[in-house]
Amino acid sequence: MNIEEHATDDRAESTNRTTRYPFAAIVEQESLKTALILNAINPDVGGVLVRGERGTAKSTTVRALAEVLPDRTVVADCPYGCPPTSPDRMCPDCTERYESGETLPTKTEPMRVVDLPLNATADRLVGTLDVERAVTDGIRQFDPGILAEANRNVLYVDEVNLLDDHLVDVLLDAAAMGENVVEREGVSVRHPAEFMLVGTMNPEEGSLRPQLLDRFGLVVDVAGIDDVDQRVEISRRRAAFDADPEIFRAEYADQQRELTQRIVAARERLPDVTVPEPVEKAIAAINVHLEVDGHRGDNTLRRAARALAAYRDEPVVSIDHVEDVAPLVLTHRLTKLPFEDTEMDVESAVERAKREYVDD
Ligand SMILES: Nc1ncnc2c1ncn2[C@@H]1O[C@H](COP(=O)(O)OP(=O)(O)OP(=O)(O)O)[C@@H](O)[C@H]1O
Repeated sequence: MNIEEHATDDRAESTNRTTRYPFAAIVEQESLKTALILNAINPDVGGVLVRGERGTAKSTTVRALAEVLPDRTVVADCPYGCPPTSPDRMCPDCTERYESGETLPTKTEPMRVVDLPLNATADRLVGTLDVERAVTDGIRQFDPGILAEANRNVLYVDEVNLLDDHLVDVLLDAAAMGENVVEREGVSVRHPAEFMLVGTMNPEEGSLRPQLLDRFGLVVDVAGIDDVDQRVEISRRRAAFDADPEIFRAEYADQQRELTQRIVAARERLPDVTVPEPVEKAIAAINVHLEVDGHRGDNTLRRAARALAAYRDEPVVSIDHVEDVAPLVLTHRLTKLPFEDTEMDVESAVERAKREYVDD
């Protein structure tokens, strides 16, 4: 890529959502799109790590996601965007107001992809607490950070493998608890921090700490596209977008709307999607065959398979759903090295579990 082209890409990435490249215009990369959509349907899937070489639309796709996510309703004057009718997911302030019977003011707003820059300080991430003010005036003055902005949004870390260890620890704590707790000299503030964690990385630039890798519900390995026609299509679309973003976006507006409607419908269907016992057993057996540590693999496989069934408008999870999401859920959880003899790949483990528990 020459310097001029790169500058165009960068400029396009940094512009606001009205001139953003549309999600529906991404060519191929179905696993990446599906992984993001499954998380949008069921946040419990646990986020996505996108690994791959440069220039494979990783960041373009992640940034484009926000626009196809359904709008969210928030408490209008709350810095954390609390959900107005779910007291168990509110900040202490909103909970108090809700429980006192106050009618909370609401507004509807689009979801956002909130960036965690590599050079962010820990204070920028968690927010700053003015301890002096707390001690002298008894007032808890808290300046919310990135985790506050990320609540009920997407938290995006580009080059996540290069993130400072200290920030990784903070991020893991918040992701595990679904809240951010800031404590300074006996004064503490807490607020909800439930976000869809999305990271992108180029494996050539360093690996990811295993604790962080394991936290990502899904991992997608993205490769460049070799098909000549598809490559032509990619550059044609990019040229058309750069020439006139508004016309290009208008061409994809219907597809974008349709996608949002599918996500909304899938979210509504999700609670009713069932998992028959043979499929439950197959999920467990796949994890056993692959010698996956712990039970996070089972849980995530079940959640992702249910989200996929909901997305395809199917009320019952089948082994096909499990098969389709298994590589996203399990590839990064394999403990054995690929050259070890005992290693069974994900595909063979699914086949074996299918024979054992699902086929007649
Ligand atoms: N499958 C695709 N569909 C549409 N556009 C694509 C596709 N693959 C690459 N592109 C285009 O290639 C350019 C590079 O994409 P992007 O910056 O998202 O890559 P990246 O994987 O995030 O790379 P980097 O790690 O260098 O940031 C963008 O202009 C993007 O529009």
